[in-house]
Amino acid sequence: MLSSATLDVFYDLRRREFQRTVSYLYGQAGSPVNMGEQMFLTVMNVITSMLWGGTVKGEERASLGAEFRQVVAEMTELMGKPNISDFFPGLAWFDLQGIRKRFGECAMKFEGIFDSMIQQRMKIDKEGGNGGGKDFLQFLLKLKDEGDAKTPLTMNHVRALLLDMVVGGTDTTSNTVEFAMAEMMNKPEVMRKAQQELEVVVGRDKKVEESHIGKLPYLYAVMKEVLRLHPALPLLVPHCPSESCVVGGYTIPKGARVFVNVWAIHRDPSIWKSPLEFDPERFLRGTWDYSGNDFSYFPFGSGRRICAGVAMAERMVMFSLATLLHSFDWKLREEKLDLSEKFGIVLKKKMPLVAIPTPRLSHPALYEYE
Ligand code: HEM
Repeated sequence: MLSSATLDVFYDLRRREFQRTVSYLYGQAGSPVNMGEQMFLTVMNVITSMLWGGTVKGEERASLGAEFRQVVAEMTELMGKPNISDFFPGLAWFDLQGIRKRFGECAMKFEGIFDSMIQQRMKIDKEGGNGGGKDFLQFLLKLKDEGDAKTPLTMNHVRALLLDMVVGGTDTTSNTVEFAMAEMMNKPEVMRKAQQELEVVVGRDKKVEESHIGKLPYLYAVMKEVLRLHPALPLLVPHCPSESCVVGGYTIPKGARVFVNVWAIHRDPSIWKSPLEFDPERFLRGTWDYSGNDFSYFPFGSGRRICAGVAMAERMVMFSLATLLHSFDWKLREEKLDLSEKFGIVLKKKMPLVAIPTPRLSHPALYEYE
């Protein structure tokens, strides 16, 4: 469902959302912009329009986006909150911090939004139209109706898949872009090199297209280095063996919750030279990739549960960075840049990156949103 071929079908959608952001930033030229917030909005709009863009439109979509942003933020905050019940399982029933209760409330809100989307899509399909465009929801409902006796897809599966994509794809992608921009602002020579590469490949009289991405090896190395230093899910997602097993000489009992500290592995001095330094060129010299086969570098996890959205994440992070760097020069609002991290299930910047854009393309028309 998130294969390259499917992503190609939805390219126009991503292009439009990014152009909308560029146009907004052009209007903010010379003024401070909260980069994380802008990226979150862009990624959220891309993902929700892929999910049900053909189902809801206009004002309804905008208000739904705002509602979603708030519920996703609450859910990721709750996922990362230390929970006394994890340390004293006997107390779990009391839900002393009210985390389970708040989680339940978020789940209800999501369910309400998804159910109304599903109803609308079913109504459109019944009336014989396609609602003005294809979307994932239409695709999922078709899969559900066609049925597969071995692995049937239920309505609950449809809801869970929608939730996975919204929660799994938004914060991870936008935080990665925010860290990348912050690291490059801290090392202006890296930003200059990335911009020079874009000038050669794209040129100042053109907009960046996704087709340019494969021709930007330096920017690709920047993305890989950011995912090394600031992996969006520093402990991956909790795993749980269905049978007791032995890994590296340690017995992992059935049902145990296992966290893999990829953040620490990515900073291990026995693997990485100057591990705390932001040095994209190490990825031009070395051969690490994030396919999950190399246990010294796996920001998307590994094995059967590897991130389902790797191809989409790659396109969105690369397209965001290329667009931001090619369309604008960036300077900091404050003299000092704070690169510290805030740990949770999702890794965030402790202090938001606030930066000032200056347009750098050759013509104002390149900033227009059609
Ligand atoms: C820079 C961006 C992203 C990073 C760093 C990232 C990283 C990860 C990681 C580490 C996992 C857990 C893998 C494991 O435990 O072995 C995961 C799971 C997942 N990701 Fe991503 N992700 C990103 C973007 C996305 C996007 C854009 C989507 C889809 C729209 C997505 C969908 C998912 C889903 C559905 C899962 C659960 C897979 C499963 O449990 O089978 N992710 N991601």
